[in-house]
Amino acid sequence: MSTERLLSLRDLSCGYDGQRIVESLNLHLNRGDIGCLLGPSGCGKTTTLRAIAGFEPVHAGEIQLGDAVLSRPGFTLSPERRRVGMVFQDYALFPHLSVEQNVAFGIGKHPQASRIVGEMLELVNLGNLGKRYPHELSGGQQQRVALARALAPEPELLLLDEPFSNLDGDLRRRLSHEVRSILKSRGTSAILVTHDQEEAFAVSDQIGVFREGRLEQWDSPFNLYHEPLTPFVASFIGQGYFIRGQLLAPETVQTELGAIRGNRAYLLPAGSAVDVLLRPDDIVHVPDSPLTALVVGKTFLGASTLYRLQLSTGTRLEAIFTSHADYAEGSFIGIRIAADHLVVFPVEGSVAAHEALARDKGVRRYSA
Ligand SMILES: Nc1ncnc2c1ncn2[C@@H]1O[C@H](COP(=O)(O)OP(=O)(O)OP(=O)(O)O)[C@@H](O)[C@H]1O
Repeated sequence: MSTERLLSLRDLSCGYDGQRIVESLNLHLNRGDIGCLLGPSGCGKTTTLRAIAGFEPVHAGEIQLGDAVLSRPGFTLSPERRRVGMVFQDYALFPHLSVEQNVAFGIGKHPQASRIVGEMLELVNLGNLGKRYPHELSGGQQQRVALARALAPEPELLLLDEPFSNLDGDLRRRLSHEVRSILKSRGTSAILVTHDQEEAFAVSDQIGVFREGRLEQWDSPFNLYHEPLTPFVASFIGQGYFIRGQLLAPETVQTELGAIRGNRAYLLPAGSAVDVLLRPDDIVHVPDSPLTALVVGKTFLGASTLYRLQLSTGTRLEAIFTSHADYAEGSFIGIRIAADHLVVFPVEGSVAAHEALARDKGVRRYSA
């Protein structure tokens, strides 16, 4: 994995007509990595992408690609001189040009243009469709053409703005995996914008979670899930519930489920009231456990089942168990807590993690 820095956003603020949408944004992407801007609708993801592409000037801070500053207040290098490619949600193909001509669009004067077009079409698995026109292709095929067109000039950085959102479930999943392997096979660095975290996890090495124009955390998918830095990130990524606890020691919390010991130390004073994040996979089914919970709802997911559980105190939890064991609503099941990645925050309230998000429109939950 390269550690050479490619893209740097430093103290970036950007928006429209003097109105700041994104404030004090700092992030760095290494060469060859795929980054993702993730967050609820309207939080400023596309605005950031448009600033990186050079479509919008910046209000403060700077954007640097390799050694070159692309944007700073009063200076915006034009989009066509940035060596940045773009793939849009609606494909944006030229309807009057064939597939080959679309792909050749950005490299028309290149002496090897026809060889490159052939290679690009092979790369995206459209080797035999070069003579067709966009209206003769499916949505997935059109997006492959758009990807081939964007990759043909060998951009330093590819920007993908909700590229799969016009496609439906299965195709969307397959194409997102395929795009990751295409980008990785070429070592192309990219920034993806999405509000779908399943897609973000499938494609990205690093994900930035945005909230109201500010970046809350820029981290690997694993760390965002297991080590969220803020209650918002904990709530937005994955599923879970916060339950109230009291810190006994830096890595141990007393809760109504007993003492939970994790592998992470918290430097709050002993005795502090904390909210403990419990993910569905932190709860293990143990048939003879003295700790039991009432099944109040369940969703069959195929290989697993998501159970909504209620403790005797009324506290609600969610748990994922393999679907081999099947428990009816109204039955009691034995559980144990196995939260190695103990995540706690100073108390704000004992609420379902997703309820904290109810005011944020456009939130997509992982299994929703
Ligand atoms: N051209 C524009 N002029 C003025 N305001 C705009 C413009 N485009 C977007 N905005 C505003 O900027 C804010 C952020 O929009 P942006 O498109 O960056 O959000 P987003 O995170 O990409 O959301 P979504 O997931 O819905 O696409 C919103 O409040 C939006 O109304």
